[in-house]
Amino acid sequence: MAIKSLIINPGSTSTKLAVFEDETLVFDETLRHSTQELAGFEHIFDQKDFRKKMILDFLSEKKVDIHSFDVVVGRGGLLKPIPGGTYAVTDALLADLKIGVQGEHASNLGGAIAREIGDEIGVPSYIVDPVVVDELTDIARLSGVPECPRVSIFHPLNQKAVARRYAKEQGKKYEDLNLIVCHLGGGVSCGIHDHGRIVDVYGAFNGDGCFSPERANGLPPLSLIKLCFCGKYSQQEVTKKIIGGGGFNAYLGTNDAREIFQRIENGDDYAKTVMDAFIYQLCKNIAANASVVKGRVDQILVTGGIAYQPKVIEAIRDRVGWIAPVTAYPGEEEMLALAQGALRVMRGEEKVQEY
Ligand SMILES: Nc1ncnc2c1ncn2[C@@H]1O[C@H](COP(=O)(O)OP(=O)(O)O)[C@@H](O)[C@H]1O
Ligand SMILES: CCCC(=O)OP(=O)(O)O
Repeated sequence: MAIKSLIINPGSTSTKLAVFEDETLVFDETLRHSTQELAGFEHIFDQKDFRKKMILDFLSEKKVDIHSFDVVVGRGGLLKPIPGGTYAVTDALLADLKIGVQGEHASNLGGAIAREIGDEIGVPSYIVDPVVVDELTDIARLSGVPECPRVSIFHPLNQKAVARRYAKEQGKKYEDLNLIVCHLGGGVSCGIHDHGRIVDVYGAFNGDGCFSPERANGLPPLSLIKLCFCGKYSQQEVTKKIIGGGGFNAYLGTNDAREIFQRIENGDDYAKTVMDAFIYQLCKNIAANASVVKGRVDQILVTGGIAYQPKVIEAIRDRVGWIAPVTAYPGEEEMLALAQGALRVMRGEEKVQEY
């Protein structure tokens, strides 16, 4: 009998869900959330019931009996830094997702919703390769302030899945290649994969990468300090300016890159400047990551929702194609990667990791 899994992947701008029987996709769906729709929630965890209801309503519309699932798998969130792998959603892990030990992000909801549904129907719940997978080298961690080391918070699940897919397509092993992988989603990350390890990353939460649809990055620290102490904003308000309300949202009032491309088509010069700046900053991250492997980059891979836009890929190729060829993998491979992580554990091929 095939193992039937429900996969739940909350991102900053969407909730993706999928149903697999073993490795075979039965169906998937992306439920998108506008900036306005999420604006009423003070904390990310407040969105749990709203997103869970959308998932259950969708399954009910599709006439899927939730009791038919053998396992529920969620995208893992801002836990403590941990090695990659499949983790059971234990009480301790759930507690850290709720607190958000490294901050608030939609992925904190993945494990929580998976656990709730899993408990309701009496099946196990897991997370796989959460956003806090940390393979940084020692020298990559130093920021200049010992209390504030650089961190590894990004899209390891999709970055590794896409990198493995590229390697397979080339008839090579992931562990034999040097790859730069850019994930262009609600958050944006740019990792350098040195023979199968992501040894440095401009992360989606690190503060040092390029801005994204809903986040600021690379802020001059002194102006940030001024903003924090000017007396106008609470800690939560400043955080929201950077995470959630930053990037495209701050400049253009939308997190939807498709809408921005439409505005550019319609002759909006400001929208074009913002998009050009986004690509310019991303390419600077790519070039810096090339230095980590002394220029020996086999390929640059671009993935995530914004990679659907051919003009973005062309612009990246134009700026950094001299480093290595560029291949686009629009969307993400996360849903299958989540299903496979659970299957490996349920088939006894891999041990479940302890958090
Ligand atoms: N076909 C497309 N062309 C251009 N941008 C797209 C397309 N589809 C989605 N996007 C953009 O990709 C971003 C979301 O990417 P996605 O990887 O789905 O993010 P997340 O998982 O973080 O919610 C949004 O800005 C969205 O507008
Ligand atoms: C928390 C890092 C991962 C991330 O930014 O994911 P989204 O792009 O889905 O927001």
